[in-house]
Amino acid sequence: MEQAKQVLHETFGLSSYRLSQEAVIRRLLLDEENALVLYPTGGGKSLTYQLPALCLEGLTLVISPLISLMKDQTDRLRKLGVEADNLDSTLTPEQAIEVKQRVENGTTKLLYVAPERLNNEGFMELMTRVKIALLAVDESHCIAQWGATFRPDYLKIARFAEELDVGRVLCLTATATISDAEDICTKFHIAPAGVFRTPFYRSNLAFKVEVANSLEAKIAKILPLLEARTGPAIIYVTLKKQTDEVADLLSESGLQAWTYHAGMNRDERGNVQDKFMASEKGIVCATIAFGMGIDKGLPSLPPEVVGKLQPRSCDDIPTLEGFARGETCSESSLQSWMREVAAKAPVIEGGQEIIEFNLYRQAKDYDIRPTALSVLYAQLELDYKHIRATTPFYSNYDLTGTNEQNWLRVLNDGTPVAQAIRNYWKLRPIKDWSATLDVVVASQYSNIERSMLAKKIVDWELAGLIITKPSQVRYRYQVVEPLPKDPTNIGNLANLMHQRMLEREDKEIKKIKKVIDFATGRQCLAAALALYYGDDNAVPGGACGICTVCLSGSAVAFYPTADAVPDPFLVQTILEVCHVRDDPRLLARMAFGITSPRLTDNGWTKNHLFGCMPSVDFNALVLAFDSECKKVGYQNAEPTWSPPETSRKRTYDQANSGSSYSQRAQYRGNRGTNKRARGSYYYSRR
Ligand SMILES: Nc1ncnc2c1ncn2[C@@H]1O[C@H](COP(=O)(O)OP(=O)(O)OP(=O)(O)O)[C@@H](O)[C@H]1O
Repeated sequence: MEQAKQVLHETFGLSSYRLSQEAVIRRLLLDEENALVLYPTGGGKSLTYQLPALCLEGLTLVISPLISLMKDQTDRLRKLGVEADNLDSTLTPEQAIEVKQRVENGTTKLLYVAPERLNNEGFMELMTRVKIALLAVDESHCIAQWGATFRPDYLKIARFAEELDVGRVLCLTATATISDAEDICTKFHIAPAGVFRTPFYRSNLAFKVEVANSLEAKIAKILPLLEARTGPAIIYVTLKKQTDEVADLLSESGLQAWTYHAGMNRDERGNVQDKFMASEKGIVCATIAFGMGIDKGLPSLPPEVVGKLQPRSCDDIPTLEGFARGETCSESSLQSWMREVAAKAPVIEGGQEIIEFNLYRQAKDYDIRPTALSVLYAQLELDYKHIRATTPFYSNYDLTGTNEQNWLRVLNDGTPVAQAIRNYWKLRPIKDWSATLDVVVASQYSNIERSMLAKKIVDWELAGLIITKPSQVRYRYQVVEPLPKDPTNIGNLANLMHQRMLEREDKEIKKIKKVIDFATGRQCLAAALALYYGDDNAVPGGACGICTVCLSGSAVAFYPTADAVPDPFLVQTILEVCHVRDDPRLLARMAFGITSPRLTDNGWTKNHLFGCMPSVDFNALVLAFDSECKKVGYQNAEPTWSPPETSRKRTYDQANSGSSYSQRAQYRGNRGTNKRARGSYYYSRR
């Protein structure tokens, strides 16, 4: 701890620890135990792994979800003279090689990677060659919270920590609820003594809740607050497009506001962030993308937090419900997908059985969102242990010579691999010194392994002869335990996975209800919120004295109820426009306004009927469309959509229609449990 103190002063230039930073550092360095740090944004989480990294022998590996955040952190550390690197897709091949060398020879003390990197064989091999003293998992609530932006690879971090026997793990987050925190602690074996949180309650924050019937009404209620503001303000909205809508409405009232969301490019976002940081009374309209990594310091936090509730007939609640339901596909879709996966014949590569898939093709073929598909693959990997993800690869390469002479050198490369590439590439007619190559096709016809072809391309690039642009990523999995082959077991597994999808959806829907309950409850809002985040009895006397409930002495009157019966006319109109009868859930999505690959592909999301019944209970919509589809035996009136080659046998019977929620089938596939005994796919320290 003496050394730690010295590093605190000399490297970080700080005079003392903040919050429980010292206790966290002690737990990692002296107790050698895992820990979870729950500090608010700007609370000083980074120091709790950056400082130990410099005291420990070996590498500190930091898993972080955003490339821009990683880059900020490494830049900041380098300015302090700390050897830090990030390994991500923005690096050139030469830069990546250099980073790997620095990691292997022990120069790098902190390495930042995205969770997807853990699927990369080369990286995993590198990790077996170094000692990982500390694994830091930033934004670790991603392990527990499943949503539209969920990254299934976060689920693989705990397995990684076990297999590589890392010294200690530190999970960090600003937004974990009690149940999220419990989830993280279970996965990483963190004892209660290893959980460090700051008191959630801040007596200077006033929570206000009001009901408004439209966006305009919300703005009207916010305006006086903005006009009277004494510091900067952030207005959070749910959707990207709403940032502009709000900013426009504000400017009509003479207030200038910047917008911020994840759809803007990095420079634009950086620019807004800089302006906001420098401003005294700036206003930002943002999605929750704003705030990650913002370091404006606690004193300048807005002292008032105002929540606006819109009744169900308006946007807010259906939008959130759409987020929760969007990741669930119909069971027939999942069954078809499962049949393709189970039927896939593996190819042998390097002694391993490999199956590969194009997720974007599958998303369209089966009408399952790509994010939902990657969760399904992660479950086949982590829970059912049938497959294990291995390095994804690009099947397409655009090659362009850096100049004529260099292109000639490519053309004159006499090695068999180079000849094979030239035999199967397509020269691009309108562009000089340029060709495009499908490495999968080239490998098939030339009988040369795909990796050899890819390596040759990288060699040319490293020699400066060409620039390459890869595309069409293919996801690859090693077969660990063969997938079921007979239709009953395939069906049971798919059914089980679909049940889990529905359970998760249900959990997300309940969360929305919790938010409404919070905002409309009888309890002091500050106390209720602190309780939700596990900080019991945080507010003295259970009343903050400045929230809506404390001031008015009563709960906010707000009773959002969904319509129980859909409008029969609208149901019929949708059926006329949308000839789908094999998937009632798809029609319900159309009515409610939840996109899916099949709806988007057919242009139905652009139809005015899309989202025409957002105030109707979603399950009532599914039932209404189910009874209509049943009348025609779930047969499509006309071929609006043809199932892919691999799933032509798809049956559109009722059992597969998504209405069989209660048939909880037990999957009885042969699932091995002894992971250590099963071959080379588990990485172990050499
Ligand atoms: N002990 C300390 N004394 C003074 N300043 C500190 C201390 N620890 C951290 N800080 C400063 O607090 C600021 C915020 O720290 P940091 O970026 O680590 O927050 P964070 O909790 O990681 O936030 P985020 O949730 O945004 O990632 C930084 O400027 C950092 O230098």
